[in-house]
Amino acid sequence: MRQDGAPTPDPTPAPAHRPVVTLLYAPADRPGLVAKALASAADVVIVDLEDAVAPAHKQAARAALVDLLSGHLDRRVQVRVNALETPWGALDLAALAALPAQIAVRIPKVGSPADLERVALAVGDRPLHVLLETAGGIESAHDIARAHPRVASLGLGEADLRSDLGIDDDAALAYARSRIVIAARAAGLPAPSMSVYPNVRDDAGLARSCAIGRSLGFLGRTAIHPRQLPVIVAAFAPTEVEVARARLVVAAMRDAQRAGNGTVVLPDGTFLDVAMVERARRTVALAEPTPSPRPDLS
Ligand SMILES: CC(C)(COP(=O)(O)OP(=O)(O)OC[C@H]1O[C@@H](n2cnc3c(N)ncnc32)[C@H](O)[C@@H]1OP(=O)(O)O)[C@@H](O)C(=O)NCCC(=O)NCCSC(=O)C[C@H](O)C(=O)O
Ligand SMILES: [Mg+2]
Repeated sequence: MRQDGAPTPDPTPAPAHRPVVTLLYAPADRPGLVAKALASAADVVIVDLEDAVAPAHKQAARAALVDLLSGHLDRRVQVRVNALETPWGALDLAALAALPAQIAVRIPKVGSPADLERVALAVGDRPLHVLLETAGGIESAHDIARAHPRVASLGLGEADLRSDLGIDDDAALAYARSRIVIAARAAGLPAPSMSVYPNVRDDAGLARSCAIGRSLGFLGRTAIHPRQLPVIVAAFAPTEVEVARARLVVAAMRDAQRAGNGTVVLPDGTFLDVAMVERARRTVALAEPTPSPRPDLS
């Protein structure tokens, strides 16, 4: 309670929406897959113009965007364009102009802040979702994350990074994974989603890989097949015990602050401060039912 009698404002307001946990790719040259992705339970649909579309289909895929996406303004959608260095990148960016403003752009193979700036200039006010998939991109992760105010997320492209570095072993990705997580959080961005898991039949392997990513600070994952979605949701869902504990933490801090205290000690002796409450809030938000869509946050 403040001295004027008004309740103490909560210093860590709850997030306004459920965090993004699942993102499903569908190639823009396969309208059936895009329609199914839009009808799926994925939090975000990524319509791909890049590596899932063969060069011979690039033009048709780009031309199909408006039809594919009309009538889906209730969905969070990103369009992954080709890199500007390719013959298709500039044409893809120009095609975005015909799409509603809340449709975001996913930018592959960003290697430097300058790469990002060039795309940002071409796409108006759209949110920018940045993929780092090269050694240069990983090294510049922090500068790229802060290069433009419309950067909405960082992501790692592990297939391209493996190719760039000539590595197969998952353990060799640990540095890049952690670097992305830290760069994103240091820039005030959400925890990144993991890269795709390439085997669409290996649910157990996907679950194990998600557990590693979760332990490194990732939240959620991009998918290439709808059957991967429930595996990802389960892997990143907090347990009932974690949710109950998080609710207790949030309530304890709220009560402490109403009583004019900035810190509190739980009955089991755990000392709480604001940072711990913020983490508890994120856990509670993950457990809550999906709210109304927020296409502006795509
Ligand atoms: C991988 C696929 C080509 C497999 O397709 P298909 O053989 O048709 O799969 P199934 O027969 O098992 O499909 C079963 C049903 O599910 C639907 N389906 C399949 N995939 C999708 C999807 N992505 N979205 C929506 N619906 C989907 C099928 O239509 C079947 O439906 P039904 O007939 O009604 O039963 C295919 O899954 C695919 O193309 N996936 C997307 C690939 C993609 O976009 N890749 C690009 C992103 S990954 C990347 O780029 C790597 C990254 O950049 C990096 O560097 O790491
Ligand atoms: Mg890639």
